[in-house]
Amino acid sequence: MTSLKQALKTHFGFNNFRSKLQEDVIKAVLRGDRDVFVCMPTGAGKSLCYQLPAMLSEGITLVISPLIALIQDQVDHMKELNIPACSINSKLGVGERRLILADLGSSSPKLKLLYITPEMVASPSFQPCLTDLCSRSLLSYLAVDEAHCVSQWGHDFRPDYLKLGELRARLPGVPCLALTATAPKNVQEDIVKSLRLNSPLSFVTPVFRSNLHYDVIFRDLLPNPYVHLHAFIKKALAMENNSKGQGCGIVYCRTREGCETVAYQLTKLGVSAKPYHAGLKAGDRTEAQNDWMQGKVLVIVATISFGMGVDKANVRFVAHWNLAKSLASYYQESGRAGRDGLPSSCRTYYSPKDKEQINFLIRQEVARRQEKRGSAKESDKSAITDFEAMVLFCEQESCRHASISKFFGDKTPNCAGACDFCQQRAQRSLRLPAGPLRRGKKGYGFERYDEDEGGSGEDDSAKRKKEFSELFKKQMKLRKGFDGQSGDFAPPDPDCPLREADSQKIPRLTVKTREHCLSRLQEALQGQQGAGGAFNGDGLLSAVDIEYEIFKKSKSSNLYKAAVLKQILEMKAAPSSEGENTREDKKSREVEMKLEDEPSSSSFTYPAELQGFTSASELYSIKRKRVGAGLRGSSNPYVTARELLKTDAAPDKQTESGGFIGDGLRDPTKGGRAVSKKQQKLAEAAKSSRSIFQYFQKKQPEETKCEEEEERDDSRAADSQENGLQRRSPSSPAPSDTQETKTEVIVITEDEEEKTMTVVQESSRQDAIILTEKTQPEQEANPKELELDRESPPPAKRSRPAGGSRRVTFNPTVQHEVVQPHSKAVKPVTLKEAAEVVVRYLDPLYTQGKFATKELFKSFARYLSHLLAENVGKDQVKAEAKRLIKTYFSKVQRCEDEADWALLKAPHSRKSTD
Ligand SMILES: Nc1ncnc2c1ncn2[C@@H]1O[C@H](COP(=O)(O)OP(=O)(O)OP(=O)(O)O)[C@@H](O)[C@H]1O
Ligand SMILES: [Zn+2]
Repeated sequence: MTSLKQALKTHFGFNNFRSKLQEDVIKAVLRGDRDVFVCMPTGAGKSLCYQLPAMLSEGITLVISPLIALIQDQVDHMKELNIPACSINSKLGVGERRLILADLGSSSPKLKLLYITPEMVASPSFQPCLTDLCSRSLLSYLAVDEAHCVSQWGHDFRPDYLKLGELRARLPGVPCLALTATAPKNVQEDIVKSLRLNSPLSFVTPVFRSNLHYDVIFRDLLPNPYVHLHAFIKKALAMENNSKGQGCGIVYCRTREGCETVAYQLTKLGVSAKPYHAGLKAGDRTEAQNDWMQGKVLVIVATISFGMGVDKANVRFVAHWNLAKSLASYYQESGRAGRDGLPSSCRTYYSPKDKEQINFLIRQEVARRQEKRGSAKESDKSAITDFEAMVLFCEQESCRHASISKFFGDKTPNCAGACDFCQQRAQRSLRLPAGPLRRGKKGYGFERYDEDEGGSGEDDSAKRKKEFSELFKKQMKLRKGFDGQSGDFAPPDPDCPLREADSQKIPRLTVKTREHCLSRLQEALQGQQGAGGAFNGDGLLSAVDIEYEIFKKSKSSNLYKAAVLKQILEMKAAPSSEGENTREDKKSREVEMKLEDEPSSSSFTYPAELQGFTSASELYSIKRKRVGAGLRGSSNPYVTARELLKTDAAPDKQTESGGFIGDGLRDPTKGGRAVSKKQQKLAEAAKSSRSIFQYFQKKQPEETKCEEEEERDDSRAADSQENGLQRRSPSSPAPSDTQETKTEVIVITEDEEEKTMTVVQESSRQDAIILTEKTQPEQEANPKELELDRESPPPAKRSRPAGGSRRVTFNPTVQHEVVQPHSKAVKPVTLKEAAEVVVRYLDPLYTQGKFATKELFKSFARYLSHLLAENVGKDQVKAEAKRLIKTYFSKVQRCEDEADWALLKAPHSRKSTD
């Protein structure tokens, strides 16, 4: 055994290096004559690249790491190995700090590894120590972990990392090692430049990990997304047939509420799951993490604040319930699966709604940054392009691994069926049962792929066939039942209502999927008819026609699904007859017309750029396209249901400017003439002088930041009471009583000119949309998020009154409640209305100090608003709010704890007080 291997064994207990590359890096670091840059996939064993050299060198290795939590994990791990390591950070006690400084000041310090955040290393208090160590030549290496944080092109830029360049300059004789898992070419260059690395030796491995199976599921098309997720988890953890299963998993959600709901639903379905997010008390979070680490809980449902530095080998799956904000972050997050090299699954539940929301938030953040800076920067665009790459990853019909590799500048890897696309392709060509996950050749999945360009999934060697393991065959069979994406073509039943039901024109589109889409279309149609909509005749027949039209026009399964989804959205947004329109309904259409400043077509369609199916590459040119004289824009590949059906609805009227305004969009008073956006905004502002949204609208811009960032900087978390309960898009008007909400979206066009658009969107759960907690905006990225957090998919009926059955989650300690739908006799109160009342009453109490914390005030208000919206009618809401608040504060001096909320009894139900 070489002495290096000996040391590896002695200090770390490993018999071998994890890879040749790991060994090479360590040797290069040990030589000490060059700076070293390492870009290796997550879990490839980068830490050892500085830990082992640290142990073998004189002096101390200074390790820069972005988060205290991350540092803590590493230090604990080192201590377990009896390696002298510690950290100086703001959370350190005075005594501990003194001990560390004493050791560092001694003639021969015992410490080998000193972990520190970039903030601390730049802080004045640390400078004397640093200067002292330098002057005595006691620093052996400078290691910069998560080095991509230094790049403004990167997905996780931290300004404090920029200061590391200066630090590097102060330590000329100390070799620097920069490590990252996620750095496309431009980020790599930026790292080298910013850290002032001196012609470093670069060790860059391809990002491809053959043991990870990637797939994407269109969440909106699922009959029950939670059941689908549950089935996926059972499969991934090999828990079918009631077996105990193995391993564990992570579900990433964008919002805290999302975490709560998904965890709750999974637990209800029989898989133990716990939420993890910054809204939980530190103790609860630690407990959740520990339970998960120890296998007491199988699934952790977390915001992105979870996972950095979590080194758990047997993570069998990572599911993204919401879209990640960039492909780089997605790679990193999903890369937490399969660190032991065993087959693991990475799934994204894609929803165009997510795309729309995140896109909006990213652009908002970019605009905010530019405003703050007073100028635009090239790197601003990277957030947008990285997100585009994420969207493309989901939408494009191509190898998922290839998408990732391309993004990071690698060659196309040999996926060999380790993604849904290649798997299905392989199945078709090989006529093999699905099930491609394979173990990496050397067991870890980090090996170099075959240097076979373009060889994604076409490897037909007999050996490869064998690698289609039994386990996954079984799993895929199970999956067939859910997403209908795999398996050989199953012929239609004799009574199948589909036209050309047995056609296999669209690859991988199953009869089952088509039937499901048909039923969704049918529901949407029925909803319209129920609301006196423009669709006559037999719903099934019409739906069959619509489905068939889409089927005929679609070239791929994804496009087919996308077109169906779009059709459904359109049908839900399409105007119902005048008689059915409420005042607000009409008003919102007027608003839409006015804001569009352009004639609309006969029924509402999203501007293509706000659709879920705009290809990412189109995003840069998202100027509104003019709709031609009476025809739908040629840019729109889809037709509306009305066009498809050629109903006898009254012909649309042409506007002065040549476009068409449909019935529902026609402004009866102004003949459809558009007013300016500005006027509209002014009118809105005047209308809502004491609107609850004033509480929501401040401090909007930081929405796309990650939770950790917030945790590092407490001052920012202490936002004012005003931005407490929820934030909406800056100008998004309050939802009306009808089922349409409008989202105004600022779109930055190529020439950086901002355009405002209004999207009218069906939202039968608008009540669930309103009260999203916005204290830490980056997770609660968009209030509409809560739409996802419903018990079951919404019925596609327009006529359903707002405020129907739903479950609202706040905190795991608070009882979930399923409330019956409102009785029809009573005019329901929307959540927004309830919240307005509640905040008005609670405001003075908050000022009087009746709430221990602002958080409590906000969650109390949220809770009470939901309670009211669920239980009382419009005419009772004020009285009930007053009564409940009064009763509560007669029992409680001051709101100190959410547990006290039990005292908030459900309000008098509408029926009983009628
Ligand atoms: N030579 C080795 N043999 C066996 N296990 C190893 C070896 N080197 C590292 N490991 C283990 O591999 C796991 C991943 O290592 P590490 O945390 O350093 O990965 P990483 O590349 O830093 O990942 P990330 O990018 O997520 O931080 C750890 O559990 C580590 O102990
Ligand atoms: Zn593939």
